[in-house]
Amino acid sequence: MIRSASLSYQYPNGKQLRFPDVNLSAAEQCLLLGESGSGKTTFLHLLSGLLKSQQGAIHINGHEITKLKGSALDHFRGQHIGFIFQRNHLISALSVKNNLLMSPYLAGLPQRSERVDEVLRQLGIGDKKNSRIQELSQGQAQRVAIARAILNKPSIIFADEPTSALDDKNCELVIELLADISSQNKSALIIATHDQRLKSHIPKQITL
Ligand SMILES: Nc1ncnc2c1ncn2[C@@H]1O[C@H](COP(=O)(O)OP(=O)(O)OP(=O)(O)O)[C@@H](O)[C@H]1O
Repeated sequence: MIRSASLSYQYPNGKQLRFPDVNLSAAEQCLLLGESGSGKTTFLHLLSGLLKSQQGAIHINGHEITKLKGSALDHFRGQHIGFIFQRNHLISALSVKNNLLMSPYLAGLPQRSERVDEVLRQLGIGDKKNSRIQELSQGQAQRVAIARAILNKPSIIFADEPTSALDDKNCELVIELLADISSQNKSALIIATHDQRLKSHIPKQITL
């Protein structure tokens, strides 16, 4: 499913960040832990192809993604990878539905309205389909960001601090949703976090 080896990265004027090797099979879930500044976001961005690796290899479903470029990489990411960002990057003036339809459009994939309905229902926000993002609560907006990430049933989901801004009730809901979706869709799941509340939910942990 996902396998990385000997990854490292250096920002201009930064120190060399070295990352442990990752090896996850379908539906396997793990937390990525580490102090602020240890490189959790950088690691997720490398593993998902958002950041070009300078050293090492990443295989996802047998494809060496460090060798993919441009539109081929965008297309691969659209099909195989779901990413939930630390800030949700939703377009506040657009409806929930149009936010969701944007990601397959940008990846050059078909836009399927029925799939949007299905995912929103699965996440318990079917009634918010035509609401604008600015009309949602923080917990609802986070569920839209999750919906966007899982729309194409990706083989791997990355989530960067998905619960840090949520209260205990929404935190519980979001982590259970992510774990359920990962089991149901057989998606591997990697969550970068320093949220101690998640530790009891996902036993496999990698610390930077
Ligand atoms: N665009 C950038 N340019 C230069 N340095 C950067 C950039 N992004 C991150 N860094 C540096 O790289 C290191 C790792 O940052 P990263 O955001 O990956 O850590 P993190 O563990 O996710 O932190 P946090 O928990 O605070 O979000 C930090 O020292 C940070 O200052």
